[in-house]
Amino acid sequence: MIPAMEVMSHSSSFLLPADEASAKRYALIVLNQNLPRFTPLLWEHAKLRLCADGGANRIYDELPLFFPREDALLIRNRYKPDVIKGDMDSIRPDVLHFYLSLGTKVIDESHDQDTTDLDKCILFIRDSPLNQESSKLQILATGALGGRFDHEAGNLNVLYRYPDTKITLLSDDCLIQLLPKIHRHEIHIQPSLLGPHCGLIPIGAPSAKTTTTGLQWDLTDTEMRFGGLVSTSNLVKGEKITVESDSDLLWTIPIKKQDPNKTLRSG
Ligand SMILES: Nc1ncnc2c1ncn2[C@@H]1O[C@H](COP(=O)(O)OP(=O)(O)OP(=O)(O)O)[C@@H](O)[C@H]1O
Ligand SMILES: Cc1ncc(C[n+]2csc(CCO)c2C)c(N)n1
Repeated sequence: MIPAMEVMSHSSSFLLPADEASAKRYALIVLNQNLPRFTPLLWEHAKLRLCADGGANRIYDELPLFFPREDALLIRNRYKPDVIKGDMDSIRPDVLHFYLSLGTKVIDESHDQDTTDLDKCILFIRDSPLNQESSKLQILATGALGGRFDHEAGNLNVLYRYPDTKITLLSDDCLIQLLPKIHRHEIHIQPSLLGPHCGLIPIGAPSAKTTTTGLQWDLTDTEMRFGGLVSTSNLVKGEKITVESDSDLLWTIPIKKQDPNKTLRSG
């Protein structure tokens, strides 16, 4: 008998205030781009907080700006990364010394010029004792999109390098996740936070057959490939979407800007 394909469930409860989110087991990686407006919320509930090389400059420079009435030094002391890892060509010396003095673990891998700082941080999380087989950490990476296209492509590539790890790439505007072909996928949408537009994109390889439910333009055993059809500017119809495909696909959906006090506040 052919075993039934396991369902993989996706939710964005990490964008909800603490009291509304159920399971929040994730590690946060801050990349070297502008911090999204919901960074303090993600930081406060992360089990592990990493900065990829120059990402540490962003925490140092930009986190105090979220709290204009508070003393910048107090904020920097409160938002201390657990780990700074990378090839260390972008972190400023003053920032490095500041976090070393607070006790942050700094891992200099300048000898490795073949993998990105994001790769290096993902390997740290995978090997961490906090990441247990019975209860794996999801990974959220801020600042992964918008900006230099070579970096964006490198960031997308890590989704394909570690398909067994749930990784969400985030910017201020949207999120991207990989939907591995070995699973059927159930994506749960909080309409107040996400949508309504969305995309299903066969970046790594063409798909001969993809089937979805819950979208305005559902696919039924439909072929998708670059040079042919890729599903962009689709629309989510309800709160649950299902996807099944013979290829790994990227799922992307915008993060809504309105109602910031109600939805994307720390809590
Ligand atoms: N403009 C960008 N767009 C998307 N991701 C970025 C961008 N800049 C940096 N990143 C991400 O942040 C990580 C750390 O950035 P950092 O600037 O320290 O990298 P870097 O290795 O010094 O880059 P490079 O030497 O190519 O300028 C990168 O590995 C990448 O994942
Ligand atoms: C074919 C090839 N292209 C580019 C690089 C350069 N590179 C890739 S990742 C990285 C580290 C960035 O922190 C650097 C410098 C390489 N090694 N091999």
